[in-house]
Amino acid sequence: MTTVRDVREMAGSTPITMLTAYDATTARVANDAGIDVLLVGDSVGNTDLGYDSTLPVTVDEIASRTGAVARGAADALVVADMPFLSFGVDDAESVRNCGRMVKEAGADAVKLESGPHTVELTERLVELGVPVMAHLGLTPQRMKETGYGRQGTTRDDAHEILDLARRHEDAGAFALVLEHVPANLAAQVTDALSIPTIGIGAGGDCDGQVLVVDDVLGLSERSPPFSKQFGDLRGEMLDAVSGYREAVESGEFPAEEHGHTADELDELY
Ligand SMILES: Nc1nc(=O)c2c([nH]1)NC[C@@H]1CN(c3ccc(C(=O)N[C@@H](CCC(=O)O)C(=O)O)cc3)CN21
Ligand SMILES: CC(C)C(=O)C(=O)O
Ligand SMILES: [Mg+2]
Repeated sequence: MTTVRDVREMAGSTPITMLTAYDATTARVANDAGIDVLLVGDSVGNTDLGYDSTLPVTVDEIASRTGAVARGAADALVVADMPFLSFGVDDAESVRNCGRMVKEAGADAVKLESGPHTVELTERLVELGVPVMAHLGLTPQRMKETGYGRQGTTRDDAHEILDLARRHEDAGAFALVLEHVPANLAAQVTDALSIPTIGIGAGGDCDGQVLVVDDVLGLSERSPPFSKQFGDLRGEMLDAVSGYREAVESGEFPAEEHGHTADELDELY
């Protein structure tokens, strides 16, 4: 069983591997492949749920997916990604929504897309026993404002990210995701912090890496420029499903061994 303390202690020594998962089947595979951290990402909105952004994803959807992933993940740390407007609107509601992931759904921690408004909430959650992973750089829940472009590319923006990273470490976050920022900024943030940084499109000097599982498996229709496809599951699924369809249409499936008969049922009329 991986704990938030284990992950924190991997900073600067062992590369941390994180991957999204949205169901028990995928969680079992990723767990057996030795992935350290499974993120129940709100990217499920883009992947399994078929939306064109993460904005419509609900607390109930993340809670349900977190339950499935937690049941499949025997060893990996499970982190629930808090959806758009499930935190930050109202303090009590934020704590209840985040607490529910740990108390009811089986998460080990929550992730919040961070900003100046999440410093106090991070501190409060950690104080209450809900571990928090921070997330800076590209935060897709702000896509209406920022789009999906690179972040932290000016000195001012980079300073703001570095400052917010420090403030979230001080607030008690156990790790920080850095998304779509220049590699030299991510390297300096990683140096400045004692908690691990986990990069996505943030270069090779972070303490760990995260990708969306559909992009890794080759299931995504479109994937970000910083992702890498390590398999062709869409091709394999297409072959398997086409094979099934052709076998039914040709009468090849089902064969005798796929059915059964009962003698006394002969000549019913
Ligand atoms: N399948 C998937 N993979 C992801 O990595 C991912 C999601 N979904 N959904 C949530 C966010 C959205 N992400 C994205 C999506 C698109 C770009 C992208 O295409 N960026 C281009 C265009 C920028 C623009 O539109 O201005 C770039 O060159 O930066 C980057 C990150 C990362 N996350
Ligand atoms: C890409 C990761 C960091 C994420 O937030 C998600 O998958 O929702
Ligand atoms: Mg997310």
